[in-house]
Amino acid sequence: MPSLYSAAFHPGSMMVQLEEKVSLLENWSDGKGLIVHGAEGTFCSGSDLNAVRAISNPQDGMKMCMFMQNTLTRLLRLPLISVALVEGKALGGGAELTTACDFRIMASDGVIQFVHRHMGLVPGWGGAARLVRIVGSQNALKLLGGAVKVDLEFGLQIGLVDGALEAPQAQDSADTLLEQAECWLSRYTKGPTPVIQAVKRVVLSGRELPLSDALRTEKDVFGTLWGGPANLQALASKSKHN
Ligand SMILES: CCCC(=O)SCCNC(=O)CCNC(=O)[C@H](O)C(C)(C)COP(=O)(O)OP(=O)(O)OC[C@H]1O[C@@H](n2cnc3c(N)ncnc32)[C@H](O)[C@@H]1OP(=O)(O)O
Repeated sequence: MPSLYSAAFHPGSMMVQLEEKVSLLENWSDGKGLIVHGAEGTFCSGSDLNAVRAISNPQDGMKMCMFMQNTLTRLLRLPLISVALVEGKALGGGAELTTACDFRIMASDGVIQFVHRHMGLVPGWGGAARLVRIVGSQNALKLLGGAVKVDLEFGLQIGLVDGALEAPQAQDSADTLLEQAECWLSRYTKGPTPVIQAVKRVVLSGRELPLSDALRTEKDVFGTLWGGPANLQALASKSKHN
């Protein structure tokens, strides 16, 4: 599974690189899963503050906002089951990035913090809209209004975090955490690619579309699998689900 290097975004470089990775992944027809992780013990500390200072006028701010909304929306809509591996800090735009993945799993030192209020901002990369859908509006209000530090225990409690990673024993902690993340994700990506991609599609449409449209999509996706190779193979074998 490809991973995404991400320590601090630099508008014009890291943001463009992220968009390029998303474009590549949109064309990955055999893909089932994606792990997004950082480097050197940090998930992502948000926008590059030096670059942000240089574009602190409204026009450039809107351009950056729309560019990142578009990129992160496309990331969330990839036909892959994605997980953000949060080791260390995910701050500001980095916190928003975690919400553009289907799941978030966290190491014991992980922190997700929407620090936007401290910066005189609100999320602009779609992070607020996605956060409300993940933890509900009450919790989202608390996390954004209070710029609350979400650690592993609190994250699990409010449903922002889906799984915990064990503290690494070995020297090479990054690999150990990545292996754990692969293992965690593999329980949701086992099986033929068309089936896993179909799972993602029906969940995505259920989350994003009005019910009648989501039902139509579900019917269409069901139709692509019914009588297909995976379905026929399962029917031919005497399956038991215990
Ligand atoms: C619409 C988007 C909204 C946003 O994303 S706004 C940006 C939100 N992020 C921040 O405010 C991050 C502020 N930085 C911090 O809190 C800390 O640097 C951080 C990430 C916890 C790391 O702390 P430490 O481990 O103590 O390390 P440190 O502070 O010495 O940092 C190491 C070097 O990295 C730099 N850095 C970290 N995050 C950055 C960022 N986002 N943009 C630009 N530079 C950043 C930091 O300035 C320091 O550089 P240097 O070694 O002093 O040259």
